[in-house]
Amino acid sequence: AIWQSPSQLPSKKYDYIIIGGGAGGSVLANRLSETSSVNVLLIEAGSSDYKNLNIEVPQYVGRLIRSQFDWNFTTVAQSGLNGRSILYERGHVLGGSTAVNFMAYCRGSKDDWNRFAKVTGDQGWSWNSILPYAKKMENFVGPIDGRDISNEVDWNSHGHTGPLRTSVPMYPISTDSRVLNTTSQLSSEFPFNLDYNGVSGNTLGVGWAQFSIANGERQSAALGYLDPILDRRNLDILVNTHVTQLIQTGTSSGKPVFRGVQFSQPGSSQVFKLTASQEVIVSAGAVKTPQLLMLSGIGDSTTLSKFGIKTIVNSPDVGKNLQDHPLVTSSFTVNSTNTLDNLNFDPTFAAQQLQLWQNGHTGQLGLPAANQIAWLRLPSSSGVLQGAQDPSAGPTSAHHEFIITDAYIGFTGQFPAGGNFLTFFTVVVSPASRGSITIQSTNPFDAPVIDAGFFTSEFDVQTMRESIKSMRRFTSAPAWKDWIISEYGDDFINAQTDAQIEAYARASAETINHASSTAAMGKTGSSGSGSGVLNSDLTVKGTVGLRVVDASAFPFIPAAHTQAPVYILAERAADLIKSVNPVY
Ligand SMILES: Cc1cc2nc3c(=O)[nH]c(=O)nc-3n(C[C@H](O)[C@H](O)[C@H](O)COP(=O)(O)OP(=O)(O)OC[C@H]3O[C@@H](n4cnc5c(N)ncnc54)[C@H](O)[C@@H]3O)c2cc1C
Repeated sequence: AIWQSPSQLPSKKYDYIIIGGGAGGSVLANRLSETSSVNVLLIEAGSSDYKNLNIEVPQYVGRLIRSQFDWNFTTVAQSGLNGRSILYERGHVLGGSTAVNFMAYCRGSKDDWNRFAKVTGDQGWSWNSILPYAKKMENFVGPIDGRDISNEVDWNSHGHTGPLRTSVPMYPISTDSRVLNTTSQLSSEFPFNLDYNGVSGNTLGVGWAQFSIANGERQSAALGYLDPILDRRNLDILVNTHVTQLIQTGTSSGKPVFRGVQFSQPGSSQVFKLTASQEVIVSAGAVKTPQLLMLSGIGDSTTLSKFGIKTIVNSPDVGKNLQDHPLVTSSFTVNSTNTLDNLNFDPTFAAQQLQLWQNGHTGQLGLPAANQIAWLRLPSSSGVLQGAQDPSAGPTSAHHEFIITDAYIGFTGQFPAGGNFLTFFTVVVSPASRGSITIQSTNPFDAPVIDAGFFTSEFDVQTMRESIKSMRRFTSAPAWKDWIISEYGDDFINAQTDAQIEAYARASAETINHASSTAAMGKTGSSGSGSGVLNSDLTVKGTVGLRVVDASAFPFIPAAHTQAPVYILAERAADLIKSVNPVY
C-alpha cells in the first residue's frame, strides 16, 4: 500500500528499507517483495501522483520542468559554459526521474557493459551477463497503429513479458522517410541500424528510436514496477517523506553496520527512525545519493570535517566523478505546415489532440520527442582523437548522438511564437569531463552543490563541434532539399568556423539529465582514492548492511540514455541481494 505520512505506517519489522522510488528503487521494491514473507519498505521524497496528466502524456514532458515533480536544482556556474548556471532537473515523485524524463530507451553498448566488468573485475556486469536482465525488465510491444515494424526493430532482441512496456514511436511522421533516405544517400557516415538495442550490442548508426512509451502513454518505473503490486501486503510505500540520514546500528568484524534510517517530512519537526533486519538500499539517484552518504559520515574525511560531520567511513570518491551528457539544440525552418509544432502554436489543434488522447490515447500527444536517433563515432582519423585518450568504452560505443525532432525545441534563447521547424539535439555521449556533487550544509533539505563540469575537457567541446558539423552534413543530403528552408537563429547561423561553433556550444549547451557515477563501483575490497565507493556487488565499501542501487553506481556513464542501464543494474542487484539471503 501507499502511505502519505510516516504516522500511518503499520508497525512491522522490515527486512529491507529502500530509499528513493525511481528507476533503481522501484525495481528493488518489486523484486525483493516477490517473496511474501519478506517485508519491504520504500521511502520516496516526492508524491504518489505518478498518474498526473502531465506525466502520462508524452508530449507534455516540457511541462514537468520546474514543476512539483522536479527537485528544482541548478548547477554552480559552469566554467566550460561561459560561467552559466544551468537547470539540473531530477524527478521528485514516485517513479523518480523516469516520471519526468524524455523516455528514450537504450540499453547501452556491448563495450559500455564490458568496461563495467573490466573495471570492477566482475564478469557479472559484462554484456553477455546483463542481456538476460535487459530482457527481463522489458515488455516490448507493437505500436498503436498496428503497422509492420520488421524494418524498425529486431523483435527477437527484446523481452516481451517484463514489467516495463517499451515500443517504437506510435505513428510514422513526415520526416521519417527523409531520415531513412539520408542513411542510403550518405551511408558511409550515417548507416542504418535496424536496432541500436539489438543483442549484438552495437549501437552505432541511425535507427528507429525506442521509448518507454506504450499505447500512447509514458511508462514510468512507478507505473511498470509498482502500480501492479500495490496490493502486496509485505510492501509498504511511504511518500512525501525525506530520508535525512543513514544511521549506524552497530559494528560487525570491525566495520560499521548501517541498517538504520532517519526520516521526516519537509516542514515538520517530527523525526522518525526505523531499522532494517537485512539491508538498507540507497536509490536516491546520482545527485541525492552522495549527499545522503556524506550527511551520514560516509565520504571524504576532509570535506566532512569542514562541515563538522564525524567521518565513519573515509570514502574519498563519494560525489566525485560526476558524468553527464551535454546537449546543444539547433533548429531549421521547414517547408511544411504539418510538424509537431502545431501542438505548441495552435491552441485549437492542441485541444483537439488532448481530446483524442483522453478518448483513447490516439493523436499526436502520444508521440515521443524523436522518431529516429543516430549514434555516431568520430572517424579514427579525426583530429579530436589525435593525442587525446579516447574516453569511449570501445568501438560499439558512440562519441556523439543526434536526436531528430519534428518541431522547435530550445532550452536557451527565445522560443519562437510560431512556425514549423526541424530540431537536432547533438549530444556528447562519451564525455571526458568530470564534475562533482558535494554538500553546502548539514541540512538534508538544502540542495547539494552540483558541478556538472561540462566542457572542462577540450575533448568534449571539440566532439560537440564535430557533432554539429556532422549534423550539417546530414541535413545537406538530397533527402532534405524540399524540406529544410534554412538554419534558424543568428547564433546557429553565425557559428561557421571551428572557433565559432565551439563558442556557440559553450554559449548554449544544457544537460540531457543523465547524471551518473557519483558513488561508483570499483574492484571489490580495493580502497583509497580512485577505487570507487562500492564493491562490485553494490555494497558500500567499509560498511555492512548498506548498498547503493541507482545511476550513481555506474563506473562510467554509458553512451546511452541512462534509464534502461539503471533498470538493468537494479534487476541484477535484486538477484545479488537475494543470493545472500536464504529466505529467497
Ligand atoms: C528531464 C530528464 C530527462 C531524461 N531523459 C531520459 C531519457 O529520455 N531516456 C533515459 O534513458 N533517461 C533519461 N533521463 C535519465 C533517467 O531518467 C535517469 O538516469 C534514471 O531515472 C535514474 O534512475 P535512479 O534510480 O538513479 O534515480 P531517479 O530515477 O532520479 O530516482 C531517485 C528517486 O529518489 C528520490 N529521493 C532522492 N532523495 C531522497 C531522499 N533523501 N529520501 C527519499 N527519496 C529520495 C527522488 O525523489 C527520486 O524519486 C532523464 C532524466 C531527466 C531528469
